[in-house]
Amino acid sequence: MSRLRVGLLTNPTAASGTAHRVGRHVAHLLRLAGISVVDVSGPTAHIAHARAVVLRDTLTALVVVGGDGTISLGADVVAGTPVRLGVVPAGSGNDFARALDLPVGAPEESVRRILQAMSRPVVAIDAIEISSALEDGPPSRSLAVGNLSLGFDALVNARANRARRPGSARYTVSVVQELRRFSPIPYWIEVDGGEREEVDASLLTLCNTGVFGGGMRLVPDARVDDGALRLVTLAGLGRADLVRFFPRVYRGTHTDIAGFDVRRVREITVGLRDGRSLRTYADGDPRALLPVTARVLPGAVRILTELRAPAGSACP
Ligand SMILES: Nc1ncnc2c1ncn2[C@@H]1O[C@H](COP(=O)(O)OP(=O)(O)OP(=O)(O)O)[C@@H](O)[C@H]1O
Repeated sequence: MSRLRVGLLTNPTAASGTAHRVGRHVAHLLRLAGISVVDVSGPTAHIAHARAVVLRDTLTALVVVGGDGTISLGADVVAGTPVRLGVVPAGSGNDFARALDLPVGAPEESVRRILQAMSRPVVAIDAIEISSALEDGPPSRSLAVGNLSLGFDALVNARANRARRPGSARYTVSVVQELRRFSPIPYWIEVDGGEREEVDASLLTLCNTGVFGGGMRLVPDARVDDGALRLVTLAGLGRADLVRFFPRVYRGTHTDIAGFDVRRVREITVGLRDGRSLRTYADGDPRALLPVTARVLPGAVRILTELRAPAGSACP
């Protein structure tokens, strides 16, 4: 019988450089289990991605060690292929891990579950494909498995990435700082090929997992395997209401706030009506400038974990 062959992609910079050590440990654990491990990590994300793509057809699975950005990098490598994606969360925020109930800070348990899932039926999750909608701009396309931030949360993400504080604290502090100068953003949106709509929103986020910012559960009932995304709009709130809104998102008690709206969508195109330039963020990293088109890729990523059952499906 041929040995299973796994590509290992560690982001040495994740969680302020501590993921490097976790990656070495994971390689050791996989080899102990009789797996042939080929390290595709590199000095930059671009090089690691290219190495993984070159070897992709020879792999049974790609295991990524890092945070949300590294997971989306790995997802981009395997999307639409039979290669399965294993995740060892070793980032700062680990929102994807929170959303899928993956063990955090426990590489032995992560590897144990990955190996277990390899002998179980395929589990596939949806992904978000993001592309620039600028007609005369350079083509840009990227993939995310978490969420696409299109406004306030993108500004917060940019600020948090510049901050030195660790973990979710830097996101919370960035929310407060960004709120000081924030006013609602005038968007146009086209949803699933429909008419163009005008929306002035304090928050516009396209969610697959619905978890971001180090544990905010923006869409508590989001599913990653339902072939659809959730478009969250928050409109009509003043600055003081917004200050109260974000702590409630951590507690998950925000969904009944007037002005909070969640729509099930497959594809959106979003732009700004005031001509300013705004960079979107997905899975913690900068993506295309608005306007962008984002669509669901149903079941694009075969993930090495079990998913919780849909609400209401439990046996009585
Ligand atoms: N050598 C590298 N290999 C892979 N990714 C790299 C590398 N160097 C820099 N990066 C970049 O680091 C970014 C951030 O890493 P990642 O999201 O995994 O960690 P984090 O920011 O600590 O965690 P989280 O997103 O969960 O808060 C990645 O999206 C990737 O673009």
